[in-house]
Amino acid sequence: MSNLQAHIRLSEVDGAKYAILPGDPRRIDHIREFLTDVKELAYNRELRSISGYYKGLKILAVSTGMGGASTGIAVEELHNIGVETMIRIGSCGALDKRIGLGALLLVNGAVRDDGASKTYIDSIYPAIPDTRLLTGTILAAEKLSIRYFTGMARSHDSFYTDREEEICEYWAKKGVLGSDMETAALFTIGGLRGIRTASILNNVVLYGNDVEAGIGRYADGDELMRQGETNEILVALETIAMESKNEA
Ligand SMILES: O=P(O)(O)O[C@H]1O[C@H](CO)[C@@H](O)[C@H]1O
Ligand SMILES: O=c1cc[nH]c(=O)[nH]1
Repeated sequence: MSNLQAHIRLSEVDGAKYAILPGDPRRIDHIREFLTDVKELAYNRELRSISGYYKGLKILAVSTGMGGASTGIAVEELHNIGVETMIRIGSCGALDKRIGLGALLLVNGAVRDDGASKTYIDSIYPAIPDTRLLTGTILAAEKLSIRYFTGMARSHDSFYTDREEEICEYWAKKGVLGSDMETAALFTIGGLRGIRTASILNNVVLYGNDVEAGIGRYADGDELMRQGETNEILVALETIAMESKNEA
């Protein structure tokens, strides 16, 4: 019996166990440059998928769309078809002045300021990555000589309320390094379902700068942000390659 999934429109993809998860479906075109034998698999709503090989290892790339709700659906359905390891490669806005444009944040925990993760379980449950996979991202970044920060992210649902500046300042003061919308749901669902997760974020907004302007520049192809995107893809792929060797 086929276990074709309702939203991602995939069933077991030849035993692929590893997936990298951008938010934006367009980022799939960038990821495919680093894979061989690429196959376009499905494109339903914001959920676009390809498979390909990196260093001989089969990998899926599946876009999650924006926010915890959409990400939760993608993560659950990928888990249903046997994917055990998922690395988000997203963009974020910095909450710390040290973090430049295109710099990477390897997330070691997320503030659960989203709705989806709270629907699963009370917010005292921690949103944390798999320890070994996070360590893998650090080792991969070092191996590739890519500069990175490790620290917390805050995942949110709102963009245009009247309180965004105040909220960002609050979390910046608590030591959170960046804002995104999906990491908390990924980590929470991963923890509950036994999926190994990590999140790598490419900074597209300097702390204190206009968020919409930064995101607009990213969409227009800003060079530093594009380099950050290349770097996060390479770190994710290399992490998976190293991880599969450890498992062998
Ligand atoms: O670039 P992606 O991965 O979509 O991530 C970030 O960008 C979107 C907002 O611009 C949100 O999805 C946020 O988490
Ligand atoms: O504040 C921000 C900036 C970029 N991306 C986000 O999700 N949030």
